Amino acid sequence: MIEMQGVYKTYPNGVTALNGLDTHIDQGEFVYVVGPSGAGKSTFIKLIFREEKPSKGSIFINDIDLASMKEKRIPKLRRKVGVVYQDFRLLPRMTVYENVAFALEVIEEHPANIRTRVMDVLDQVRLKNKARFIPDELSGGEQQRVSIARAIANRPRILIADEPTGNLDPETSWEIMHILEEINATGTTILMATHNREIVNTVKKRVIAIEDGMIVRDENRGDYGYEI
Ligand SMILES: Nc1ncnc2c1ncn2[C@@H]1O[C@H](COP(=O)(O)OP(=O)(O)OP(=O)(O)O)[C@@H](O)[C@H]1O
Repeated sequence: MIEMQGVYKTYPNGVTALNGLDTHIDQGEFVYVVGPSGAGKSTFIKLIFREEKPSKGSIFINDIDLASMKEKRIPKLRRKVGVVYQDFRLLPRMTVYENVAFALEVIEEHPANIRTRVMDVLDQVRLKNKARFIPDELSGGEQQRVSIARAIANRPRILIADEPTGNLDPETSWEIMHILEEINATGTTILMATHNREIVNTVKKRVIAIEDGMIVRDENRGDYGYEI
């Protein structure tokens, strides 16, 4: 569950990115976050894994109060929230296997469990056969699948994807979308900020539209609703 009440975010340079946001997202929902460039989508998403703090307002992830949470509890929160970025952000000198294993090593997963879990998630994103490759040897879509495997390796309750198909061609974008839907089908909440009109209008889900730091539309099975 994600709950936001009266959330404002003003950056140190004076730009107000969020301007009084209220929303409630249940466990297991799939939500598209849409809106023009600069509307506040990434800021909204960053608040959920505490990459940014709200200037005002309350944010709860299940029973965790993010506004008052101590810095030392951030790692615990991030075990519940996986993140996927437009530009993949893989470690270039590590293999596919190592990139995913690393995510489990940093949270001190028992070494005996790591191998099985890494191979399971690589299987889930259909990349078991490329475990020994390095990112440069993969296509963009494959790199994004590795970054998804890394994000779900520790079974987060929420998966955040900030324009996950932004660097990919239409066919590859669809592959990524199908994988996200499969992850959602296992009960993981998915929040996907996107400019991909075709996907939003074809695979109907809840749509939250943000403009000027405010939610201007929130519809179940909504449309993309913008020209670009
Ligand atoms: N770290 C920051 N410091 C100052 N201003 C920022 C920072 N990050 C974002 N902003 C500003 O906040 C506003 C909202 O930005 P945000 O990245 O949340 O928009 P967005 O909807 O994700 O845009 P896009 O679709 O282009 O990714 C913009 O005016 C942006 O310039």
